Order: sequence, then structure tokens, then C-alpha cells
Amino acid sequence: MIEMKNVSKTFDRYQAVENVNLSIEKGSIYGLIGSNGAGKTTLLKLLAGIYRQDRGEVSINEQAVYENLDQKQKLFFIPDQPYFLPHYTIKQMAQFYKSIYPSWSDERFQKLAKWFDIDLKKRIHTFSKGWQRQAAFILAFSTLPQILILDEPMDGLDPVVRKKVKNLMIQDVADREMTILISSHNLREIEDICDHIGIIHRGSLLLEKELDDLKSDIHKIQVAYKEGMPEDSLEGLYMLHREKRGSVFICIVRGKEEKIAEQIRKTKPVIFDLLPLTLEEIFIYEMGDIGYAIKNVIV
Ligand SMILES: Nc1ncnc2c1ncn2[C@@H]1O[C@H](COP(=O)(O)OP(=O)(O)OP(=O)(O)O)[C@@H](O)[C@H]1O
Repeated sequence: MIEMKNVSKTFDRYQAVENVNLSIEKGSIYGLIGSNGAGKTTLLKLLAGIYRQDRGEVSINEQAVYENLDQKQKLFFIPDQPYFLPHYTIKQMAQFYKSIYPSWSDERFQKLAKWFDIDLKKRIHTFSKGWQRQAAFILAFSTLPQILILDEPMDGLDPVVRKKVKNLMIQDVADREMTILISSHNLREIEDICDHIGIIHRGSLLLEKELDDLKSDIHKIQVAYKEGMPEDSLEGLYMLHREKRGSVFICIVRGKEEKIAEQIRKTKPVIFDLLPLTLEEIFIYEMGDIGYAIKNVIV
């Protein structure tokens, strides 16, 4: 299990991460989402042992990560701009990682190189952005990490490669209970593969939930009445957003589906639909609930 307890990190008095508590179960795929500058990369680098926290504890299976070689050999971090040793080919990078990671698999490396159809003898810095990212994934998956930490992983990858990478992730989670932590602004992709979601805002973790729980706790309702909306129809509902389109009211409501439906039906609407929200919509309204502007966002 990956854990953060009361973790804070400042840069020159700027609080990038503030008192974060977080836990990620083995074998889960955790999506970290948040606005620009929210602290996602800082959090990932703390978990990867690249940054040292000012306060709190960062641990994997109850052992500190920072300056702990044993722990670092269990994880692989792909930053938003993958790093390679200057002028190295993929083959040379493979030798380098083989010397660092005891779990390195030559068999996996050869298999992946063939599958991605990549030139192992070409210098990586001459590759396109997408090819460089593919190289990073081939190397990462060849170390057979217990934990894979990815910052904006699909940036610059074409749809076929994205699918291949997603399949590899899912396969390794299923076969070896690998844990994945992903930060991305592509919420459709996060929704597609993650089972847990954390929303970070201004350095604090706003919420952390199973994706299914997150989705079952917030709904969009469309409702219309013969003679306008009765005054008390929405009383007691936790309303995150409300707008009127013609005679139809569109509301975003927090709460359980049955409870919301029961209350609305009592008011005898002529139209009533209760719809699930996408992760993108949930993110926008959760952020709106804490004052991050949702004006002019049409859903
Ligand atoms: N090395 C650093 N030195 C000084 N400030 C930093 C450093 N790294 C991050 N910060 C600041 O910490 C805050 C959080 O940055 P971080 O990169 O973690 O955000 P993010 O959520 O990944 O953002 P984005 O989605 O825009 O990539 C920002 O205000 C950033 O300017």
C-alpha cells in the first residue's frame, strides 16, 4: 500500500502540497486530477521519492520512500517529459535500467520492442515526441515495476499506441497486481482505466473515492412542470448547479439516486430524467462547489 500522512511541501515559501493524506491499495489504478498548478506533479514526485517532504510521511508498505533504494527499485516514474541519458539508444538505456532494477526482464523488453516496432539502435533524442514516450513505456514495463507512476502519460501518443499502452497497464495490474498512479487532464482516459480518483486543489486533496462511489453520489436531473417549478420541490436537495433551458430545469445534485428521485417524484413533474455524470462533469461541478468558476461552462 502507498501512503501519505499529513504531507506538506513548499518551494520558497510557496505551499505546493498541504497536509495531504492519501492511501492507494495494491493493484489499484488511481487517477489524480486537478486544475493547473494544483500540485499533481509535486505529489507524484513526493511519492516517487524524488522530492523530500517538509512534513509528514510518504511510505510504500510502511517503509519511507525518500533515499530508500529498495523502495525505488520497486517503482518506475515516467515524468511529463521523459528523461533519457544524453545520446543513448533504447538498447543502451535498457542496459542502464537492467543494472539498476533487479526485476528487469530481457524477455519482456524484446517482446515489447517487437510489439511497438521500435528501432533499438537509434539515438532516443532523434525520435519524435510520441516515439520517445513509447520508448519510456517499453523501458518502464520491462522493469516489471510493482508501482508505476505516470505524469500525463498519453500526451503525444496516437490512438493505436494509447490503446496498446492501456492494454499493457490493465494486463500488468491483472497478472501481477501492479499499482498505477496517473495524473492527467484527459478525464475520459482516467475514467476509462482508473478505479480510484483523487481530486487535488491548491495543494490539498479535495476528495478521494472509488470511481463508482464518486459517480453514484452526484447526478444530473432534468425536470419540468406544467405550471412552473413548485417552490419547495428542490428543498433539502444538495444543489451544486441549476439552470433553466426553456421550460426544463437542469440541476446537478449531490446525493443518492433513490433519495433524489423519491423527492422529485413527490412534486409530480411532467418530465423527469435522472442521468449519470461523466468524470469531466463531476470534476467541473465538484470544483464549482468549492468556488472554482464554472460560469460559462455548458454541460
Ligand atoms: N521546483 C519548483 N520550484 C518552485 N515552485 C514549484 C516547483 N515545482 C512546482 N512549483 C509550484 O508548485 C505549484 C504546483 O505545481 P505542480 O507542477 O505540482 O502542479 P500541477 O498540478 O502538476 O500543474 P499542471 O496541471 O499545470 O501541470 C505551482 O504553483 C508551481 O509553480
